[in-house]
Amino acid sequence: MSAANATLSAAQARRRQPPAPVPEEHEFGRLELLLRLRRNPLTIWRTRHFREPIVAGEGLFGYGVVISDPDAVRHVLVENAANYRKDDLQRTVLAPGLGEGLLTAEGEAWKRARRTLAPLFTPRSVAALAERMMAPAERTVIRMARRRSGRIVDISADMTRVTYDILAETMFSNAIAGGADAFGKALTRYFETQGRIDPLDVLGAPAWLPRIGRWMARPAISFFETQVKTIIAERQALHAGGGWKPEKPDLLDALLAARDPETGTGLSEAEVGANIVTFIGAGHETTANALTWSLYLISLAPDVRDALEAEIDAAGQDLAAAALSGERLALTRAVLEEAMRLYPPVPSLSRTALADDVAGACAIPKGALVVISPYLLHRHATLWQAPEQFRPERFLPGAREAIPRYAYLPFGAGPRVCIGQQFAMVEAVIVLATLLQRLRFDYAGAEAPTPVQRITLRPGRGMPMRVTERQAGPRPQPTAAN
Ligand code: HEM
Repeated sequence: MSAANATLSAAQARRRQPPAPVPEEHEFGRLELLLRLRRNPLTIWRTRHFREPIVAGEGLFGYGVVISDPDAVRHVLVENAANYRKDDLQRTVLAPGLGEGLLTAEGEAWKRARRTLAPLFTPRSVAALAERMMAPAERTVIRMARRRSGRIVDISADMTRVTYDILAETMFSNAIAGGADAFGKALTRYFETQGRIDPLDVLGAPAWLPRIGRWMARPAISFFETQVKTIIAERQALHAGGGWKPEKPDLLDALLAARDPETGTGLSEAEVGANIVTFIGAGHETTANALTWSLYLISLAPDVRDALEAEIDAAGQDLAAAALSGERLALTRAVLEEAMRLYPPVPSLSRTALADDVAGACAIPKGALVVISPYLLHRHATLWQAPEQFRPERFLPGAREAIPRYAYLPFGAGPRVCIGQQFAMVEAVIVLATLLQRLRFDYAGAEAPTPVQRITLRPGRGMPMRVTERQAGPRPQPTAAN
């Protein structure tokens, strides 16, 4: 692959410029802003947001500061993180489904949960789970390869399914009471209904006023709660009866055994349940979107695809080991990182200031809404060369080190950085390599896909792709579970 700043031919550059909403120059009125927030929050960013390090002013939520200056980002997320809490809007939208899981907890409860859960996601713990990720990835390839070659399918649905299957396998050894499919469908419904920002929340209306989205999500939420309780009760019964002797413990075993290193106490049953739903909620759409956009971007760049196929063919059969090696699948990893730069699965982080502060010479008054948008940061004119172009070379060893730490934030930063980061990267590399070992993906939509923000950043109308089998390369073998 060419170096990070190599020039592309005009035709290559055009092909490598994937779709994004074109930012407007003019300021929006309140109603227009509200409509844009509801339809697609990515469209609220104007040209100045992509050029200026900090944009502050009165907005729909009161006084707001949008920060895209890496030093000020570090100040808010790391150095003075104690002065910022996740904002109420984020909590109202997420909390009903995710309960007091790690993502939505605050204060002492969050600190205790984070200490207790951290050992589940260390590189060593993730390495122990990597092998379990292989079977669901291989099943996906076989399922896709069995369809008529050249058929057009919405691959975003396949990616959602494989990341869900991997969570079901690593979390519960796939022993889900009532069936993995029903659980997965309820989860998708939850995100579709819950993921839209309700105008009532934006206007600060009291919580007892019914929100249509939340009302529609109720069946999905109560379905989760019952299912999760059943799964935990069944596993506890198996532990108690000595009937559970897996070769390697899964995440549910680890959750049940987890102890706070400071106090020695474990998690309550409600906390175990809330964190199961949190891990699935936080970990499956996000990784699925990273994979979906990666496959789309690869289809725009035949030279990248050739190099990827060569790398994967040379990596050997044990893709889990290759993914963990960090070197053998360096380009595969770089493609995923570049896809998450252009389409960060979590496109916006928001916080409320607890006391007056100053970040990057900008005064942040108590109560201000602080928005740090990975989508803006990752496309900021002052931070990237050709920010709108797909150039995975930026993330290859040798070039990656030059990227300022706080200019690239797909997993956030500071104390609330994604706990599942290593898990997600190992999983995504394994799935992408397993798919490309055997299959080819060509975008088949009449128009370019539209990136839309619904908590996560996904293609608005799915991702239609023509899937064909590659001629060379080793083949995953069907197993009884396929
Ligand atoms: C590509 C995949 C993923 C992306 C892009 C991603 C992104 C993020 C981001 C940006 C945050 C910080 C949010 C904030 O500061 O407001 C976060 C937090 C979190 N993520 Fe992920 N995530 C991914 C996968 C996962 C996976 C696989 C899991 C679990 C299995 C997970 C579990 C969590 C949890 C529990 C938190 C809350 C951490 C805390 O507040 O202490 N994520 N994630």
